[in-house]
Amino acid sequence: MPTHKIINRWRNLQTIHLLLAALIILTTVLLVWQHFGMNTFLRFDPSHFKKISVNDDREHINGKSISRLTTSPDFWRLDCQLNEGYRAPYCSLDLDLSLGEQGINIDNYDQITIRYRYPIPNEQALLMLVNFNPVYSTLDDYRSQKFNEVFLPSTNEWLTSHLNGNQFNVASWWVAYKKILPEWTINEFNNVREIRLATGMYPQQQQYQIDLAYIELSGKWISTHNLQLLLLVLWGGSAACWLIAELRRAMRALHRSHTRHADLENTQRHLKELNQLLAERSMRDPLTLAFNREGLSVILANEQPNTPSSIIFIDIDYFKKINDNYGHAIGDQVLCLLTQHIQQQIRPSEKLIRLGGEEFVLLCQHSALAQAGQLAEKLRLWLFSQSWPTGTSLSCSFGVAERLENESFEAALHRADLALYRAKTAGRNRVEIAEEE
Ligand SMILES: Nc1nc2c(ncn2[C@@H]2O[C@H](COP(=O)(O)OP(=O)(O)OP(=O)(O)O)[C@@H](O)[C@H]2O)c(=O)[nH]1
Repeated sequence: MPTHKIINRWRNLQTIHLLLAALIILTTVLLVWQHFGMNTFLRFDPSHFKKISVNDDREHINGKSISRLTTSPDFWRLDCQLNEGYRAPYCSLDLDLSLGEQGINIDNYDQITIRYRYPIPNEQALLMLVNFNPVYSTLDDYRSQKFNEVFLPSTNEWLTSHLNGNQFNVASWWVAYKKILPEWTINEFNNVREIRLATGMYPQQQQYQIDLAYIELSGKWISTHNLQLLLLVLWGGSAACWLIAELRRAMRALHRSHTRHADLENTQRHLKELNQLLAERSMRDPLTLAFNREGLSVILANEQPNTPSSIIFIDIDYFKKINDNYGHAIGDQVLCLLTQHIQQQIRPSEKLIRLGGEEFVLLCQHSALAQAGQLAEKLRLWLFSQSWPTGTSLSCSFGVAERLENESFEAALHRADLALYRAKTAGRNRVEIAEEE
């Protein structure tokens, strides 16, 4: 594996390790901190809380109980003369937590601590958390709020009691009064507008006293449930980010591999084309671009067997004189022009080959002797009628031979050469047909 890939892989591993280490440290710190710290308190006592009042049943029909509040630096005292009259006589100490409809969300706290004294033997005080919910509560009806209550035992001495939400029940009189659906008869503490400490359920007609030192709500900035959620999101989010990064890396690698593959294919195609071009060039005469002897071998190798074919041997008359009189360069031009003129007159299946010097052979596949002879005559007239760089007309002599059955190309060429020789000796600028030997 190349060094840069090893380094990249090591870097990736390092990133994952760092991420994992950071997550583990963060998780541990948060869990330990949440367990031993992150505490939050809300305390109601005489030195910090002033919105306290006492209440009794005189606001109800026949209510005759009389309550009185005394505030000392260390506690509030409710003195209550409970009198018969209202069907459920009571006195209460009320802590007003409200701001309009808004109260306190006690769900954010884990524990309610109350320090109180209730020196009435065989009696129970009633601690109520009065919750407002616009679904069933209205501001003009105090009893439309939900009363979550718990009974506290009587005590001659100060007693500190720790409570949690599960210990509260919704007051049965409230359920009966509201005639509410069962789903609303469970505890609710998300909007507590008042904490009420009241005389108990079946009070006697006598003097009551309730002392309250404080009520304290305690909990964590982040609850265990919320912390679990937070950690879940943190781990899940990190895993998702890592997966996306890995996916993107894989996509990039795939893209690079595709690009490399396409580049390789391009290079391969280019090389193939170059190869074809070189092969083509090697079959051509560089001056005239007619086929050369190499090209002739390839053409013969690819020839279809048992099909008629003829050879026309073409030789420029008195070419030496052109070179001598007009120079070698003009001679070259004449050779190129001659090739172009012949190419214009032949079919794709007929191949022009320069054997050397001013000697050309036209290989006429699929042509019998008569057709080849006609073609030679046509070419003779055509070339003779063209204009040339010498400013004079140019004549050629032609020897035509048809390849006999099982006759080699060389043998047929030889017969065509003999026919050409006859054309030359007979005065040039003519076509001679080869004789069978
Ligand atoms: N310019 C040029 N001349 C060439 C080339 N190859 C051969 N020759 C010349 O072609 C001439 C051929 O002359 P000869 O074989 O005597 O034939 P000729 O003059 O055409 O006379 P006949 O064939 O008898 O009509 C020679 O002078 C060669 O130098 C070439 O590539 N370019």
